[in-house]
Amino acid sequence: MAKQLRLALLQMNIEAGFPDQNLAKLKSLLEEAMQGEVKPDVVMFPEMWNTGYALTEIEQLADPDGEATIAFLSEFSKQHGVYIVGGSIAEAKADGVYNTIYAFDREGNRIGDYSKIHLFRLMEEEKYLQAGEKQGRLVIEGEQAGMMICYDIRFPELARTLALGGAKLLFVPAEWPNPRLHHWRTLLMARAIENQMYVIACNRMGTSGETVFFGHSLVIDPWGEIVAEAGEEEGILWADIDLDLVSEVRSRIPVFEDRRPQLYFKG
Ligand SMILES: O=C(O)CCC(=O)C(=O)O
Repeated sequence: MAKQLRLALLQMNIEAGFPDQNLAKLKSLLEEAMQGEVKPDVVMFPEMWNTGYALTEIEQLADPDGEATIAFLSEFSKQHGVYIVGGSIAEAKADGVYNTIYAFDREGNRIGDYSKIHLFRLMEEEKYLQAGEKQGRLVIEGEQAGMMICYDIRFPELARTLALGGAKLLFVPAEWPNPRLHHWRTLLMARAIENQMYVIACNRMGTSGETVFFGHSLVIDPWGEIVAEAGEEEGILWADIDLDLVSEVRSRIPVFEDRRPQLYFKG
């Protein structure tokens, strides 16, 4: 039986340092996503949607243990019978602040979480955030999926490891700014083509200080075709995907059977 999923990516502006305002924006987009005749199977949000990159105040602004976010998202997913890949948020733990995604199934159960493992030095993330120490995996409608965050897409080893572990979908929340639209699109495309998997990437839009975020959330299929791409405006990017295409593409060009791992660098 074909496995189709309807995705809704909430490409939103984020006010750095104003979690209540950002939550209100997220709620209104979530409600909008649920209003149509055909409901999404999965919704996702951008990176650090609660606080933005208010890094100098991040300890005070981050959600303690993610409790308030988890309670809200779990309730929403149960109420609407929808999977949520919950962006990422700034999450305050005893040893510091993490950039963390929580994922939920249609019954509101937490089915995965992932804290960004590659911290982005260009924005001094390593000074304010703790790096996660494990890969992000979840199962959606019986199919394996992986999670990475923003800068992580520059590390093809991580996406390949997730694909080797069975992932057919890769979720990527981001706050990826100008002037690197070319890198964003090319890296996402490459991760999809080389791993023959769906790449589902939700970027923010709007500005934060001098930094401009271009949106361009993307859904790319395992053959590298763009299923849907947003512009720079705020709104919901819709996409319908068919998971059977993953095995079809993997048998068309059997990359995973042709690998020679014994010859590769073991870093
Ligand atoms: O790698 C890049 O160019 C952008 C990464 C980034 O903005 C982030 O990880 O927050």
